[in-house]
Amino acid sequence: MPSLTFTVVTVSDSCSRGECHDKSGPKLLDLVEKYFPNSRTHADIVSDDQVAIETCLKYWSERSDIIITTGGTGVSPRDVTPDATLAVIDREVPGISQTLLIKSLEVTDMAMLSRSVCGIRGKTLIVNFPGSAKAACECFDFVQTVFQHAVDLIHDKLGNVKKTHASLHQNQSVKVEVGVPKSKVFIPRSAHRNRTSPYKMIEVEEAINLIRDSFRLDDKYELVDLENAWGAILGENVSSVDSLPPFPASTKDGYAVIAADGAGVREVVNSVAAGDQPDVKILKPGQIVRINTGAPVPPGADAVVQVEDTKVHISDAKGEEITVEILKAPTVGQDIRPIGSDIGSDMELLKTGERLSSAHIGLLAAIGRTSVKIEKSAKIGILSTGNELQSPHESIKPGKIRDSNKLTLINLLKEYGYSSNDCGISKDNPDDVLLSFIKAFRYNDVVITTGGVSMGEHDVIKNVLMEDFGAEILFGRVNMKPGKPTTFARLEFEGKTKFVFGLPGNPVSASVTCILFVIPGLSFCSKAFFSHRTISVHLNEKLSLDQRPEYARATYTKTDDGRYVARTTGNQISSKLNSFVGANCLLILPGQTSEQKTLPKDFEVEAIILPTPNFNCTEENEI
Ligand SMILES: Nc1nc2c(c(=O)[nH]1)N[C@H]1C(S)=C(S)[C@@H](COP(=O)(O)OP(=O)(O)OC[C@H]3O[C@@H](n4cnc5c(N)ncnc54)[C@H](O)[C@@H]3O)O[C@H]1N2
Ligand code: MOO
Ligand SMILES: [Mg+2]
Repeated sequence: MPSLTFTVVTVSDSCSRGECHDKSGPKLLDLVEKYFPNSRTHADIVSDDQVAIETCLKYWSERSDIIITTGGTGVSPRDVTPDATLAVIDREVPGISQTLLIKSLEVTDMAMLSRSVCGIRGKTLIVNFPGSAKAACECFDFVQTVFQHAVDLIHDKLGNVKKTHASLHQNQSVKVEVGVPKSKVFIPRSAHRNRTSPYKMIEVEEAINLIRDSFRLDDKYELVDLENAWGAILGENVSSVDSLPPFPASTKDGYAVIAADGAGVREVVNSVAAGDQPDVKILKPGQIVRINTGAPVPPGADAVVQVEDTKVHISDAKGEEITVEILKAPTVGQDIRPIGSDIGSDMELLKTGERLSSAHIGLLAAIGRTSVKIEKSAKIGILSTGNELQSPHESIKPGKIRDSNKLTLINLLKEYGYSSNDCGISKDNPDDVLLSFIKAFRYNDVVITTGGVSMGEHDVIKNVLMEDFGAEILFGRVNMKPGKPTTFARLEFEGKTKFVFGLPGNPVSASVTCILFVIPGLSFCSKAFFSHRTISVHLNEKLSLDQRPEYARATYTKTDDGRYVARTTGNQISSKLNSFVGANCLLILPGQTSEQKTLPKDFEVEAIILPTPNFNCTEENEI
């Protein structure tokens, strides 16, 4: 493929002022590199100012085949990218902007508020994408298939144009090859579908062991800026290079003196503040220098006397000190931090495997590090699946429900210290699930889906994973309530290993299985293994046992005699999300046997402690 020159222009007041990091520009450049590996790229950032944008577009159109702008396409007063684009283009290409609108409307109704324009200036195609990184990347996916052909046409490259036309005539699926992928999954007629699950039912412990044995990230370490290192596991031993303080520094506001001079009246010969260059003049007996905390102690001085232990003796007409009386005889070294007293040079400071706290990061900053090697944390994507799902902010249509799982899981992961990416909502059909997975795998190592893993003819997650991605389903059914159809799969995507936790759609099942499998699972690729804290609790009520081992939402309290007593939050049906509200533990109840169908009041069971917003994994959760 001939090489194209792309310029990605981020339009944002705050990014252009350097007040925030540009997220969409770099992501778009990644996509350009991925889809057009031979291309040349430029990037620019410009404020939301129409004249500035026009100037920028004119400049880059002399140097690019395609300019992608991101940001400023909306309807707020500062959104002027489309206006600037219209002002500089010779001809509009409405098909591209209309495609962006139609496809984006499938993702969100908010797309109606985008005023994106596409057009040609000279020999350059200019396309406006929205400012959000997610939306901009989606837009890139929607229209990137026509970029090469558009440039060929604009440049009148007849040979290439003919080739594309010929392949379009010969093979109607050319769009499929480079654009929307088609799933291989075949959905059998209703009479021919599975009536028993083909997946072996395994126990929870076995499932956790399978995750532990297989969950590995391809890249073990990554280099991150200090700003983004908090909470990560250090992947290197860190030693200092220089000393801190790099000069003998005063720990008091007062006077640098010669200790041997003792108490008495002294001449103030200089003044030195924090940040001043260390003095070169050597202090002579009888002289002192006014000094501030943190300032370099001048050569010759070997003590600092705090201002409280001094008195002005003579001052000049302007009120400046000429001589000062030292009231207390100082001792050598008094109130001076010697060179390297905080951090010596070549000192071993931090060891690989330590979790980076604010103090670690401060230390790294103090020794001049701007980035640090950390254990790579998995990039986690969350994908909801279901024809019935709408985003919570959309007005609800008949037959639909709001997608509560995505926000629950994103925040549940946060409670355990993990951030995650929203991969949207997929419809329950193989093509849509396939496309959603492709997009999710591009940016994530682990994709957590909810829904579509049970026995319904629209439950296609496992089949898409196996047939379209060649995934190995490590397990597809677990003997537990809730969470029976929980699925865990491993696959290769574009040369990288990806993992999928296919959680059941029922909201409680999704949360319980996330807690039980995903949270420990994520820690298995790190030095910081995590296992849930459990306590023994006494039941406050008689409980009926389910056929399957059950994880029941409950609230435990500590009694005056130091025992923990727990009561379930009521109806435990796996759709009832509010059975989680107020729960602070999950009771681990055994499956029923012919001998034991209930547990009596006061019976002692183990309970997993749940996170609370102020969750501290190591502290006891007392209420
Ligand atoms: N014939 C059988 N049917 C079912 C079985 C079974 O063994 N045989 N298992 C049941 C169990 S147990 C569970 S759990 C569910 C799991 O089903 P899926 O994972 O396939 O999930 P869906 O069918 O897509 O949805 C189930 C339920 O959850 C609601 N849902 C889905 N996603 C969301 C979301 N993002 N936010 C809120 N609610 C969501 C969905 O509307 C359904 O009501 O299967 C049983 N069936
Ligand atoms: O296993 Mo399902 O999660 O009971 O409802
Ligand atoms: Mg289902």
